[in-house]
Amino acid sequence: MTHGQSSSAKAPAAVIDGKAVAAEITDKVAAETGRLIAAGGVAPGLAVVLVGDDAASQVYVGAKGRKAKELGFHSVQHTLPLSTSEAEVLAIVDQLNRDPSIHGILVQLPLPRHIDTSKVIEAIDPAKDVDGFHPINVGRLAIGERDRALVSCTPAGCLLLIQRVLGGNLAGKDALVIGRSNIVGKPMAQLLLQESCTVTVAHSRSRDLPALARKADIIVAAVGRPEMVRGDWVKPGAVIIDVGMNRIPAPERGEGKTRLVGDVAYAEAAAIASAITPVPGGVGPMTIAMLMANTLVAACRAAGQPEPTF
Ligand SMILES: Nc1nc(=O)c2c([nH]1)NC[C@@H]1CN(c3ccc(C(=O)N[C@@H](CCC(=O)O)C(=O)O)cc3)C=[N+]21
Repeated sequence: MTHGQSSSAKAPAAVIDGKAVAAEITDKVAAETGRLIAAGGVAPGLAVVLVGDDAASQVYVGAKGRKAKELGFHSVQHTLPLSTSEAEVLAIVDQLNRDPSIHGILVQLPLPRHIDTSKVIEAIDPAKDVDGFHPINVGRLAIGERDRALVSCTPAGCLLLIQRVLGGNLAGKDALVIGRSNIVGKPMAQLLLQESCTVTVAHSRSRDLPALARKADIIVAAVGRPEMVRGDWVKPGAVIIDVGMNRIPAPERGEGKTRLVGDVAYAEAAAIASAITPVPGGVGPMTIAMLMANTLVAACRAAGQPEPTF
């Protein structure tokens, strides 16, 4: 940023290229995978379990499997019909827990209603829980033992993007996390707290969200409400991470067409922020990259080999 500018026109925000950062991460994962194998370890193994035939889930699961193969991982996929019982899913998890060629197990969420999600997550060996959803991993993150945990991929990816922009020094920054999910909001808050940010977690019952946002140096929006964060909520120079992935009707593209938007009104916010993630091409690709990183880390730990940091 240039200081002492007399013009009132502000430079538009830098676009944070999540796709490019994700590619750097996966390059490192590929290189470190080569080192692990050369050191006598086995290739990292990732198992993805998908129950039901949700089209969007099939696309994501396919993308994860392709990326894993690209990196030289051992990659397996269990695609089960919607009618699969909870006991059958638990039996597959148990089998994967015992399989020494598998280091990471991802059970795609949401699961069908007749299956108890907590029960399935808690059945996964915490050392193979590359989603970081098991209470053991959640607890390790919460007590500041990130180095022994596996951390939820989306917030871990968001933190890397924030560190890129702010040069790693987050101490004392006011961070606002909008959304309190177990998958994004809560672990995001823990990660930012560990970086010594002053963290506020806002949710549907928060009062005066715009006022909370206007104080924030960092905003992570993860609520699933299309374009909820407006330009006039943004403090000049803030860093904005948009986790939202909302499909909305786009009649301008033709009858029945849709487009993907985030939780942030992008054009408005980009005029005020210093840096912002686009949707798509921001957080989404980082989630998949961090899944690969977690699988490699799990494989290194299983082999008693030093693990890379990301
Ligand atoms: N156990 C579990 N773990 C997950 O990590 C998990 C899950 N279940 N269930 C579903 C969600 C969704 N998810 C995405 C990952 C990457 C993109 C992604 O790469 N999106 C691209 C493309 C989006 C598009 O064009 O459709 C982007 O944002 O640029 C999106 C969504 C992981 N999830």
